[in-house]
Amino acid sequence: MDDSEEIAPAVQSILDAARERGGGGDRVSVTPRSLPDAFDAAADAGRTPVVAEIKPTSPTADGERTDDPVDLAQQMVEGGAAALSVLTEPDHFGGSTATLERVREAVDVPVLRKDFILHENQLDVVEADVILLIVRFLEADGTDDLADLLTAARERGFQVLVETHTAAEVEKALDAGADIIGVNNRDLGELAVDLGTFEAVAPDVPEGVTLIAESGIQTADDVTRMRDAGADALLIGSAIMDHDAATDVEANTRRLTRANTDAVETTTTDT
Ligand SMILES: O=C(O)c1ccccc1NCC(=O)[C@H](O)[C@H](O)COP(=O)(O)O
Repeated sequence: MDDSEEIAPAVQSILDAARERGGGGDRVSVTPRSLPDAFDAAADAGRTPVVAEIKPTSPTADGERTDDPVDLAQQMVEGGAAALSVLTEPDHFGGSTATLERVREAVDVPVLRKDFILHENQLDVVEADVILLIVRFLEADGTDDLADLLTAARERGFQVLVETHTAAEVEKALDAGADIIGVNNRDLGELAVDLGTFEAVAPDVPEGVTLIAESGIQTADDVTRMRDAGADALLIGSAIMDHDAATDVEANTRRLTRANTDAVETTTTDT
């Protein structure tokens, strides 16, 4: 992304805040829970692999959930989530690194740190199993190089989800050595969501790369659509958090992890 590119004001504000945010102190060293293994285990158990996202609010959400994030995390795991994503961005998403620490301690599935990391020192803030690098943001002036950041993250033990939105970004992710790629259906330039994005871009991701469809997945039909287009797993926030209605997060998660599977009905959880 060059700085003259059209970008939604909310996203510009997220980027400005990320540029300002400092890094940690001691270098983090993590022994991660494997994300691909967690997806395989969910599929073997007859569930759609879902990364359920704890996102108290966001620039596109109408409300804010104030429930204890650890409570939400446990409900998501009970509902069959293969992994969790925790927003740690404080100013626009109501997240924190303290929340991530508490959540990771409380569950045994892999936990993604969802944040806008632009510099190596921002890796040394909190342990997580997976961190996110967004190709579009790492092309801006004053950010570290994607390949260098990927290496720096792996040296600390993190798995890395490299987020893309276009075929050109997938190529950059692959050139940098990504082995877990997300295709975000949300255009961070305009904040519009289109599930056709994943369908258009997924064929450019080779076999052997773990492929995640991100954003805009609301219904069982959406789950089927993304799986049919080649998603190994789905990253789902809003439809599970349901900011307006504050509905049952466990039921919301179960509805989506049971979609597009031949799972037999169970009376107890089998997560
Ligand atoms: O969610 C937002 O409103 C948002 C706004 C600006 C930049 C990023 C944003 N979201 C980040 C995400 O990647 C999503 O939280 C994630 O993919 C889940 O999406 P959804 O299921 O649509 O909540």
